[in-house]
Amino acid sequence: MCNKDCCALKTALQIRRMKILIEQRRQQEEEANAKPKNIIVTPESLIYSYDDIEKMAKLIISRSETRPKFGLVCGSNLDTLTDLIENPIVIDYSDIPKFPDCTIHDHKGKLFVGTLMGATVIALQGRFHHYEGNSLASCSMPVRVLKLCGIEYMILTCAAGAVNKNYKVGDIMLIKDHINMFGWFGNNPLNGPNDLRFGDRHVIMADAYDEGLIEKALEIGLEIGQEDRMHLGVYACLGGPVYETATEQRFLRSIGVDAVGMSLVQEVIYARHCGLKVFSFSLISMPPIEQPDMPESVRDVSIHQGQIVCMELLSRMIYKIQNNL
Ligand SMILES: O=P(O)(O)O[C@H]1O[C@H](CO)[C@@H](O)[C@H]1O
Ligand code: HPA
Repeated sequence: MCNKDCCALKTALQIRRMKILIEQRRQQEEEANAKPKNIIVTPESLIYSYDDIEKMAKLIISRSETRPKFGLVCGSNLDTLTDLIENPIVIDYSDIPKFPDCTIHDHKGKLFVGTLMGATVIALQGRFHHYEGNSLASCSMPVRVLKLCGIEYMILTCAAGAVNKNYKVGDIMLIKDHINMFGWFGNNPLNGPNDLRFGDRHVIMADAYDEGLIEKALEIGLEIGQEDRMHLGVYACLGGPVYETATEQRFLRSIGVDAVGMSLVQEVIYARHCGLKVFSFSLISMPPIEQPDMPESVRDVSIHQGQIVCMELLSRMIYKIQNNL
């Protein structure tokens, strides 16, 4: 156990680290927010009707010659995953009727349709967060669009802060389960009337993250010699945009959380509601409070190394699934 002074020092280091990152992002946000944004804020599940979703899906698949099998959401620091897609057709979110705009750094608001390891993939370079002003149903709406495009597998990625003290920046956490803080307080993208064309009223979440897919990912970790960098862990979704306090981090650890973020679980809920197989991973972008502070340049290098491993993981996953390996 650390003494009071030691805890205060860790908190100060954590705050300094956050301040540097926030300052770096400010300029990019200012540029991104210079133009007005289309944010839709209305009560949960009635915002997008089945017809709305169907129209969006038809527009997207009209651009693809083959039926897509995989959907991908690129998290913060992971927009480069779309570099893997061959000959992509790129659609701006603003060209899809009723799609909100992205307002944060790294979320470019572009949808890619193309081929990855021989499979047709639709990738979203940019997700919607609740703290941007989107309802949870708007945040997860793209998952339903991809379902109606015909995908079978939903691959969800995100950046996360480590809570487990054995994790380092640049590590990858394969998500085996989550804690949905929004849900604890009655906020769920499925609140409101249930449309049975998407799925049943109640959804089992105990098996949300497909075990077979996790096993494949662990195999890949061994194949590429990155097993030490890959962990199997529990993700907690907090509301953001604030980062968690040191006490919140300790609390999260005490209830079994390994990494924390501000997204993803609402997308997993929609994906499971409509019967998609889910595979998710986080790129660890913030160290746990127990670890010493690191210069930004070192952090950036570690994140970059993690990005490369994520790209390798994604392409090998798709190859294995596509070829029943
Ligand atoms: O979850 P993604 O979209 O990867 O983004 C994560 O990174 C941002 C904070 O740096 C938050 O939006 C958090 O949720
Ligand atoms: N905390 C919460 N969400 C995050 C973090 C973090 O440290 N990093 C990326 N998303």
